Amino acid sequence: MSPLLSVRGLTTRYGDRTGCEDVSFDLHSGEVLCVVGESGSGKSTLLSTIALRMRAASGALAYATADGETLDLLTISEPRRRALMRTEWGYVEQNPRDGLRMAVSAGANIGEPLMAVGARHFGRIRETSSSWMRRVELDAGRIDDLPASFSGGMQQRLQIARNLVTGPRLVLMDEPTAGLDVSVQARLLDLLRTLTAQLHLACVIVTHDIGVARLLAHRLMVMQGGRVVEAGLTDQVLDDPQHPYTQLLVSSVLPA
Ligand SMILES: Nc1ncnc2c1ncn2[C@@H]1O[C@H](COP(=O)(O)OP(=O)(O)OP(=O)(O)O)[C@@H](O)[C@H]1O
Repeated sequence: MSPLLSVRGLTTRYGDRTGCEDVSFDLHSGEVLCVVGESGSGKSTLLSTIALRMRAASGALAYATADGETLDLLTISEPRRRALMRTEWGYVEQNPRDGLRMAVSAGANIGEPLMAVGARHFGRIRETSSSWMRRVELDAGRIDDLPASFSGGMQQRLQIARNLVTGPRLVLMDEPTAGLDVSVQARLLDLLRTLTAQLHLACVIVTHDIGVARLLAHRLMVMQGGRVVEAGLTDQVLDDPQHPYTQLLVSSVLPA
């Protein structure tokens, strides 16, 4: 089976500083990959480069579309990039305020992406918004409330619904549970695990939290200093880490 996303030798710089260096991996449909590492290891730079928010200095990035076309992402036009983001890709920001439109209601936040791909029937859009609110365990009775009246965990659920309502095939997430209380985090992780499995989503999730990776990821990629130092199946990497840096990461959070 050919990969959905293929990353080869991806390198991104900030002037003469390295953001990420020579990163390669394949991501298949339905696969959840967590990128872990300490602050400054290059996780966010990698995610931003894949999302085409930052320009790669070198490397290759290919995506297999739902129509069976292979896109060279580093050379696609801006309209094509925007169309891809609207239809086949999602991006969940660490801070839900960056991924939501705070000036419109919860229902509109979920309905807008549907309208952007051509939905016009107001009643059906509202119905879909309600059903997505329930699906992410929000009270659909609050469909007309503004996001600011929701808690941080609820806003993150809303952002997830806004991203998933159009049925993307690939979702990129930047620390989706960071900054939330531990109990809220646990429920959100549970929800993400259920949704990624039910929707057969391919995800790249950036996290500094090995616990998040253990719960969500099929595969792990460990970064240090902009480079991938270890990669493999989650259980394999966490139960038998080979690289000293991974050993340090694992031993600092898991009892020996
Ligand atoms: N805007 C920037 N200008 C210059 N250097 C940057 C910039 N953003 C990141 N870097 C550098 O790039 C490297 C990778 O940073 P990056 O933010 O991708 O790491 P990270 O693992 O995502 O960290 P964090 O979890 O803190 O976001 C670091 O050395 C960082 O100092």
